[in-house]
Amino acid sequence: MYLTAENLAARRGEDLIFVNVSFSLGAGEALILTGKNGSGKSTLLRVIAGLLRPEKGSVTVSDSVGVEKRPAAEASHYLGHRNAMKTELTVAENLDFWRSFLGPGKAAGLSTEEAAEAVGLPGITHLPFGYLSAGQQRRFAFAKLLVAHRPVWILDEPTAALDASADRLFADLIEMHLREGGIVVAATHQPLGLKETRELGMTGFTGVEQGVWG
Ligand SMILES: Nc1ncnc2c1ncn2[C@@H]1O[C@H](COP(=O)(O)OP(=O)(O)OP(=O)(O)O)[C@@H](O)[C@H]1O
Repeated sequence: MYLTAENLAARRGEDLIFVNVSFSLGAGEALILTGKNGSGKSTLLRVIAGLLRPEKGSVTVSDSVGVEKRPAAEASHYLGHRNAMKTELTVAENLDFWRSFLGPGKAAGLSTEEAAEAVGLPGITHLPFGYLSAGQQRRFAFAKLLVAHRPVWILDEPTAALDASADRLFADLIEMHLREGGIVVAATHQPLGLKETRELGMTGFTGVEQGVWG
């Protein structure tokens, strides 16, 4: 599996936030986006996830180099700043929704209880999502990635609102995904503690003005 971005450019409002962003990641590789607030990390992740149309360029996945390419969004999980869970539904109902929305016909993911155990919160999936603490909610938002298998994980500040043990747990789950041939693109201010990663420093639209990207 390859994730390939070619000459991506994206605009927010009037401004070009980045231009000429290209990279290629193979199975087991992780790319970490760094840069100050507003430098375009979330914008790039949303473009990769298919949630924002690029101004230019493309981002695709393929099984090997030169074979048929598909939009990256079809092979991707996206964990954004928000948890994307309905507060009035139970954790199990939320995860069932995501399993059927993201997973039909693809390789199976974990059961709801297995996923809850993997994020360190067994036995409480019958509770409404809105009853949980901020950290518990974030852990279950991460569990969405486990109930349906998708090879590309796009993570925007995945460890926001987490304690140190959850930081370690998320890093372990990400490492496991990479060992199994997955691909990760993540924006983070806190180091995720991953062993081998590549880094892309975002500069925001001043970078475009100054020709850093071009
Ligand atoms: N919906 C929008 N409309 C107009 N401008 C936007 C919109 N969303 C973001 N921007 C602008 O785009 C730029 C990049 O924002 P982005 O959220 O990608 O940055 P970031 O690097 O992820 O920041 P942070 O570290 O604060 O999460 C910022 O200048 C921001 O103000």
